[in-house]
Amino acid sequence: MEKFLIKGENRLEGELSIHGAKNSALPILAASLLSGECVIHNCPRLTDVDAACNILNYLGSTTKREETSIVVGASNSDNYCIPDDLMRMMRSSIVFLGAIIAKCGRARISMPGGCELGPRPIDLHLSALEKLGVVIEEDHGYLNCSVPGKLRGAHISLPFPSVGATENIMIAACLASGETVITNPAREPEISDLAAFLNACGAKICVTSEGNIHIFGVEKLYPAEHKVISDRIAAATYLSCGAITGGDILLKDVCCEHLAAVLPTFEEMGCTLSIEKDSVRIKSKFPLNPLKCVRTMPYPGFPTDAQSPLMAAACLAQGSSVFVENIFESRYKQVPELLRMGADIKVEGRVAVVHGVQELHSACVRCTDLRGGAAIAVAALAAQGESELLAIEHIDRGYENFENNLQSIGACIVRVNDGKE
Ligand SMILES: CC(=O)N[C@H]1[C@@H](OP(=O)(O)OP(=O)(O)OC[C@H]2O[C@@H](n3ccc(=O)[nH]c3=O)[C@H](O)[C@@H]2O)O[C@H](CO)[C@@H](O)[C@@H]1O
Ligand SMILES: C=C(OP(=O)(O)O)C(=O)O
Repeated sequence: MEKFLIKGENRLEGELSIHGAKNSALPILAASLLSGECVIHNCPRLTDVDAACNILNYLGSTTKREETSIVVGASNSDNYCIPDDLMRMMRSSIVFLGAIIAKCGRARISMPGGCELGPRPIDLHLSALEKLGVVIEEDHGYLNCSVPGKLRGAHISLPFPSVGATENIMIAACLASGETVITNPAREPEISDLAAFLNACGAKICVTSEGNIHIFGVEKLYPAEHKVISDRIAAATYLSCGAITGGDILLKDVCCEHLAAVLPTFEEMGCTLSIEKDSVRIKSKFPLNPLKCVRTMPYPGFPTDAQSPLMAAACLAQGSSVFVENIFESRYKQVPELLRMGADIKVEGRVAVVHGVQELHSACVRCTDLRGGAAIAVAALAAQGESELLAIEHIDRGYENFENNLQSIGACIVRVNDGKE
């Protein structure tokens, strides 16, 4: 198994370029099933992206990486089943459901994988697809889905602005007859990016001033090229690395507009930010100030995915910081690992109180999930001594060149294989 060895207490200094957004690239790759040949630029090299390509290949499409782009050939894709092992590889496998149904009129899939953050049901996805005319039957852990006739537009009001459900509806409704309206949709930048890609393929999707999404069904989608937006969560993670190490880091290829809820938290900690449209420089200052209260919310609120890395930085603040996790029931899995490194954190339900400590120390720690793993790495960068990070495959799901990036700005981090299975 691979692991990271991180020697802490190095001040990080230098420039990094932020890769394309995982959570944009994945639904866009799923949606590419509906057009002939697509070129998706700025597609990050991540194991989740590999998993999306494996699903496309299984379905009969071709995928080819060319530098930072992926070329998808979906014209001959006619398989409508995704086997359980591929479904379990990541959460976004569920977004292939809308695409396969729109393309083949039927689909057979099982439950998706992804980070274990508490219950992650797909009821909103399924009830929305049923409204579009999909008939869904359970079959020993699989879902058999079919459309008698054609998908038809519908009014879908989401009780919660689920990111994945919004994506599934948008993709399926593109080729439905008539108009689909989604009220209370997710408004994350990745949703707008998916709409931009689908519109480039000939779909007709628009967002009203009230924030509802209207999708006017079209007969066919066409080949297109699209550049994936920058990964706002990777940016938030590297900002946390800068903050906790007293660093000075310039992040390039960032969309600061997408970080509007995140950047003020670093300023609250006392860091100085120089914010341009597509870059941000963080100059950290010790000791860090504590954070009054960070509440995770759907976009444009503070993103749940950035909660864990920011919490790691707050471990060394001078005072107590409060976090309230409102999106997932169980998104504090990094906490027991941070405690092993000397952090002082109390969790009660959705609330975590981080009492800042003078120093963190090295430990053997296990990545619990993607962002939890990143949080542990953030803490290790500032801890005294050499930490051993296990289960780093979680980090590889969402961060391209993680250790090389960190090495390039002065971190002492190496990936080693311990020879164990
Ligand atoms: C691949 C991807 O893009 N993942 C992101 C996506 O996940 P994902 O699409 O799974 O997140 P959702 O917005 O759907 O989930 C948010 C909340 O809604 C609940 N829910 C969701 C669907 C449903 O049918 N029923 C239901 O109850 C979930 O359990 C969770 O509590 O958005 C999350 C919230 O911003 C991010 O943390 C994930 O990084
Ligand atoms: C939770 C995440 O991913 P997934 O939804 O794929 O598990 C994430 O990107 O932080």
